[in-house]
Amino acid sequence: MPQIRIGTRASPLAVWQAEHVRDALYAAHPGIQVEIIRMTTSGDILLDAPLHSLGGKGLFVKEIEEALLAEHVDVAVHSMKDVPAQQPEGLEIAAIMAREDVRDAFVSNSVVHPEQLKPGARVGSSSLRRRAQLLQHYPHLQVDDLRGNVATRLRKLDEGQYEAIILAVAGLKRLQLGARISTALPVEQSLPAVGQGAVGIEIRSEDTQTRALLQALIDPATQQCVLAERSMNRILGGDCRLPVAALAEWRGQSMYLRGLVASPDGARLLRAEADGADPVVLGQTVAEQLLAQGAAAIIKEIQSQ
Ligand SMILES: NCc1[nH]cc(CCC(=O)O)c1CC(=O)O
Repeated sequence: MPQIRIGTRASPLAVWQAEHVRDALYAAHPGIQVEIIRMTTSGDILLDAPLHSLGGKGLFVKEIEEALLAEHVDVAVHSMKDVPAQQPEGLEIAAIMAREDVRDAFVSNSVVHPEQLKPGARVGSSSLRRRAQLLQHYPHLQVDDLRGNVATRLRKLDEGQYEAIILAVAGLKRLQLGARISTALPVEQSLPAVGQGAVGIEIRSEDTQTRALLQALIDPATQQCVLAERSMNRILGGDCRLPVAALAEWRGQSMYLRGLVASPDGARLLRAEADGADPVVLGQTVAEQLLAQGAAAIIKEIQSQ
């Protein structure tokens, strides 16, 4: 009987994702043995520093990838949003599963919608992408850093440190916290992160046996969309500290990809869109449109900070 060891971060959302993969493996391959190995990463330990000053989200992923390369585990389960554009030598994303709701959630205990917040109200988010888009629509708000796992962020809101916070709808729903969502922000207002809402499974490239077992877990529609978003991101520099957003969706036989690059203060917001059936070409097309509008200068400015 095949046996698979799943490596995951120890946060409740990461463990939910690992169990989701385990359950899908059980369903697809009756009799398979699956073990979940939880790891605490330095990204989880250094929860007080702003994420974008710590080398970004790659931090959460890197140590699990090391365990994968060392063959301590056979697969690593990630939120695709946290996976850098390029995998290390010898590793690859072998499967992307069906996507949850892609939107960002506005969560508040005092108001239902961001437009109801008073000037200067504090909104918590460490994401430059969320900050820039929120400030573009609601320039009267103040966006402050907010770190920690989903439960920690909600606790900081409940303690009154913020009037509202922004989180992913997907994470809240997966943790049965959907009732905390005040408003799911339309993607026209808050275009999601590349890969948001999708769970991805990484393997060693040479591990053909595990790759074959994971075939059954692939959701082809989601996988193509996330590939298109990641193709755009790779050309733009692929650094998760950047305020870059993208969303690909199927419209009939082709995908429709929207992309965005923002300056962190929300003053400049570049947008592009295209449709096509080849995810790599589609990502390139939208990235080139953003570059033609001056995206490189914004990206360079942020990287030099
Ligand atoms: N950066 C943390 C992270 N990584 C993935 C999710 C949510 C679930 C997802 O998008 O798949 C979250 C939390 C959040 O942004 O609220």
